[in-house]
Amino acid sequence: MRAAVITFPGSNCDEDLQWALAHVCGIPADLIPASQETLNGYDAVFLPGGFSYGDYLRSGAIARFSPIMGAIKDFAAAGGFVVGICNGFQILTEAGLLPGALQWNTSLHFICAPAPLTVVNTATAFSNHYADMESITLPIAHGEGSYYADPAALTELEANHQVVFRYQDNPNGSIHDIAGITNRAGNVLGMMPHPERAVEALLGGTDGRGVFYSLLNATKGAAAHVAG
Ligand SMILES: NC(=O)CC[C@H](N)C(=O)O
Repeated sequence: MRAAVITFPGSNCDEDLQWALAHVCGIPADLIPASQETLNGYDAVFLPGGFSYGDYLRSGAIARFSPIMGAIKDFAAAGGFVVGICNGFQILTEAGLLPGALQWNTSLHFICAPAPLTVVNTATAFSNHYADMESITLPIAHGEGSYYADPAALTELEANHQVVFRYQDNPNGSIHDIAGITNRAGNVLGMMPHPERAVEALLGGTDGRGVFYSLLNATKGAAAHVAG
């Protein structure tokens, strides 16, 4: 498996994510600038956290027009695995690759804290390494993290089991305690908590590794790309 991590102007978790993937989980990962228009030879593409384009207008609202987004849409449409973390999740909703939107936290404050979560669907490419209903703790760090979907979209999300992570103690007002979802096809994940910040005991915990190990499981047989 080989991963691409997209660096948008204002990303600040791209190198942490590359470290978590490559040095902790053994998944080779390249940093790709958002100004690039092509994306070849990857099994998974990550949109990292940060403040792309300074969060102007709305988080992710400008980043969705980045040159790389066309290649990411093509990759996702072909079934490639795409993961958006925090600002990456915001970009994926703005780009229409995931349903719903991320609104300001109900407190209107930026929240930086450990968030206890429940893994409510382990039958995904991003969560198969966890146990059913496993309790994990990942850090959150966002101002616009309150997930919203209109009633019809929410009904569809729940009916199709697209919710992967729920907050145990809803910190931001997210509807149905939603912390992470997939698209209908199951190959695109968006999550507000940061798994890449929870991969080493020294930094407070290793619960985040499961997301990356799950993808390793899901891409077994894709080793040809790693060799390249
Ligand atoms: N850590 C992040 O990715 C921050 C996300 C986003 N810019 C917010 O504050 O909502």
